[in-house]
Amino acid sequence: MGLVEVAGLARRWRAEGRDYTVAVERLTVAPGDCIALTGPSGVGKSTLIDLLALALAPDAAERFVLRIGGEAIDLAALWRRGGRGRAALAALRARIVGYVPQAGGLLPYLDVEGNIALTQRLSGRPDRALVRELARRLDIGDLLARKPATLSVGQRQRVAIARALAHRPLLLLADEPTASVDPVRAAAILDLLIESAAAAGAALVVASHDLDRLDGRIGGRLVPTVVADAEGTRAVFHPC
Ligand SMILES: Nc1ncnc2c1ncn2[C@@H]1O[C@H](COP(=O)(O)OP(=O)(O)OP(=O)(O)O)[C@@H](O)[C@H]1O
Repeated sequence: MGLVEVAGLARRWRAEGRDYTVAVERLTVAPGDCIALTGPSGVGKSTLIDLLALALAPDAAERFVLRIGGEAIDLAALWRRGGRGRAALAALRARIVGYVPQAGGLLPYLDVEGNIALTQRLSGRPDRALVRELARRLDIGDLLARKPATLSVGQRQRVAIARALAHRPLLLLADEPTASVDPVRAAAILDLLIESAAAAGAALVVASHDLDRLDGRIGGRLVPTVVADAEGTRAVFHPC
């Protein structure tokens, strides 16, 4: 049984009079899974990660279910419900999802420690020792009092990774988490993501161009098939 079960999930973008649709026909993400999302730039990896992160409303969702604590939560119905549904989705996102966005997304007015602890605050699970442990493992332990503006892009990305792990999420989503770091750090970051997800029994979905580094350490891959016609372009992700 899956943590997240998806069928017919799609998001449509419209630009310059043409539709671009990102879709998944069928996907089950089970606890402990480690899935790589691959494909060329612009194909739809971030869109799919945002859909799974409950951060982006789908245009279609035949089935979009989250199973936690013996309960099946109908995410598609929550998206359809409007304001109250969105509030419930935000609460679920805070509790369940750890998200490493492509651009870091740190809050500029919080120091590194405050940024890492943010997911713990939002989910009501403070754990200062874990904040410090993650910072140590990501080699940002001496930056805890600094503001994001004073950090390098790679350092910011490591803070974003610590923040995504700090509340022990069940679903860990990472969008190009190694894009701004050197090869040694890239390997360490992927190790940390994979180990942390495994230790927590969480599922990990990671979008990456860095397949060489991921190969052998992932349980499955999602790749897109792209079809274009007069109406627009459709990128459908499927397991391979
Ligand atoms: N807000 C938006 N408005 C219009 N089109 C968008 C929007 N966001 C994304 N798109 C389009 O959707 C497609 C998928 O974008 P997405 O960012 O998901 O791709 P990606 O695979 O993550 O790319 P990259 O690897 O470069 O980050 C792109 O063609 C993009 O132009």
